[in-house]
Amino acid sequence: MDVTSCSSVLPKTKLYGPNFYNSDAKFSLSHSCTRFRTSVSCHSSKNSQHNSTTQPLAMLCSSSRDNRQATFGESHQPIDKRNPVGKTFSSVGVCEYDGTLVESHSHATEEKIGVLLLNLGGPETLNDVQPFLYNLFADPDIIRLPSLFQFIRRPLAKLISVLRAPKSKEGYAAIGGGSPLRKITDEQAHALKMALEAKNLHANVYIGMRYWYPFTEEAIQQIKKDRITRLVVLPLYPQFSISTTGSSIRVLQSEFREDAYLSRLPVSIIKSWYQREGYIKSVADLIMKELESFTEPAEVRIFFSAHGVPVSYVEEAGDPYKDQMEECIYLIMQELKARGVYNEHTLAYQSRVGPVQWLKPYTDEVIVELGQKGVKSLLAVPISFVSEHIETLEEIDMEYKELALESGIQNWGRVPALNCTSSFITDLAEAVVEALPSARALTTATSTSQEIDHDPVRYAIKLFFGSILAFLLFLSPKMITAFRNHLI
Ligand SMILES: C=CC1=C(C)c2cc3[nH]c(cc4nc(cc5[nH]c(cc1n2)c(C)c5CCC(=O)O)C(CCC(=O)O)=C4C)c(C)c3C=C
Ligand SMILES: [Fe+2]
Repeated sequence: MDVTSCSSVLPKTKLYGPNFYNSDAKFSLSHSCTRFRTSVSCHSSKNSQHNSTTQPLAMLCSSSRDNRQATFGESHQPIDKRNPVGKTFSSVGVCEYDGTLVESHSHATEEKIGVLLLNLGGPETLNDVQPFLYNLFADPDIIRLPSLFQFIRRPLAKLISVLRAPKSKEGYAAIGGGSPLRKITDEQAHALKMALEAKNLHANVYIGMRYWYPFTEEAIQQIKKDRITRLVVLPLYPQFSISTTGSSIRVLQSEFREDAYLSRLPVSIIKSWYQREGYIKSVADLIMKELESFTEPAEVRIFFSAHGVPVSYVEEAGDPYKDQMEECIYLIMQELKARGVYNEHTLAYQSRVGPVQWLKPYTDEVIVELGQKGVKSLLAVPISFVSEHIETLEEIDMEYKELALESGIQNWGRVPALNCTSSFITDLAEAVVEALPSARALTTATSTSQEIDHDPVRYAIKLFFGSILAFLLFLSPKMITAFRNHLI
């Protein structure tokens, strides 16, 4: 079995440097395809710009298992009781893939393909909201604390989740008492499995959620139990962000590096896929359809609203999210122009949380400005996520719509999320087929700045100064006001 030498090992102090995100770890498809004896053709896109960015699992880890308040069972208890079927969409045990064989050392092994869909997860009931928020805020990729402050991560997550829960619960109550994310992701997984079968690729499709059931760790245990021999990891986020795909990959890495079987499993990660032709065309189709519902379609401002991230992610940590978002919007607008649609457009960022600066312009502020400028028709396009969720159903459909109407905008529309749109699912299936040949096994892990300090003196010094700083932070009037203003 191949072991990929990984060039993506990160510097200890800067976990997310631009080198990691910009490193082009694509493998030559033609080379990789020769490793298969298979009738599945390896598609390379006509236009390389439209390929997904794939990469074998890179090596940076910090254990995220402990960061969790809600238990998801012992590591060898793969199926969540609430989901007896689990998150595997499998109709066949062994993946035939049209007689595919892959050479493993000196003997040939039957290939068993797995596709792991990564997603955020959402609370299914109002009682789930606070523990879900705890999991989210305990994630080192969501709240990035200096190493000195790591020990306050869990109490801080507890505090923020308790303070935030009432506001979040109101939102979830307004959309029916829970997130639709699990149901939609289940449907997408099923549709993807069918689309792969239509391409004669029989694969088990797994769902791994980052902050709620079915957790990524459970999916990984199921993959291991099923003895998958080749895995494609497909995050359901078109654009890469440290806070989404990056965070889920971190979980994968920490699970994989500790396990002999998993660390040898050939894996291909599709890090981002916002530039795929099939995706761009599917979004353009939905926009065109929605424009037709306005009386004067050409006068409508197309308003892309992306989920924000703190500015520091982009400017300090090298998150490519903003660049990818802008390129994505550019490609969609080019596609619309090619179809004779020349509407004005705007990109803004929504859903900011907490006292720090987030990517600008902010959606709510831009809506007010556009109203003041005399824009009368607005079509909102949620762009960072491919399923309906709280931020489309509550924030956009309720809060922003109300704000727009108050601001003088008379005609409001919203493009639905892609969900199971067939052209989109077919494109995801193509992305999986393209990624398969570049699967590579994990190499050994390196330590990171997040790892436990084994030197007791250094640890004691850090603890001492960290406690003083944490104490000052909690008592600072600025911090208290910030919590009150932004979380509750
Ligand atoms: C690409 C999409 C997303 C990015 C980037 C992202 C970053 C990010 N989010 C928070 C805080 C919260 N996110 C919440 C819900 C939520 N976030 C996304 C997507 C992205 N987040 C989705 C799809 C959802 C909804 C899930 C659902 O239940 O439907 C929440 C909880 C809801 C709320 O209280 O508003 C929080 C909190 C941060 C801090 C962050 C980047 C650092
Ligand atoms: Fe979010």
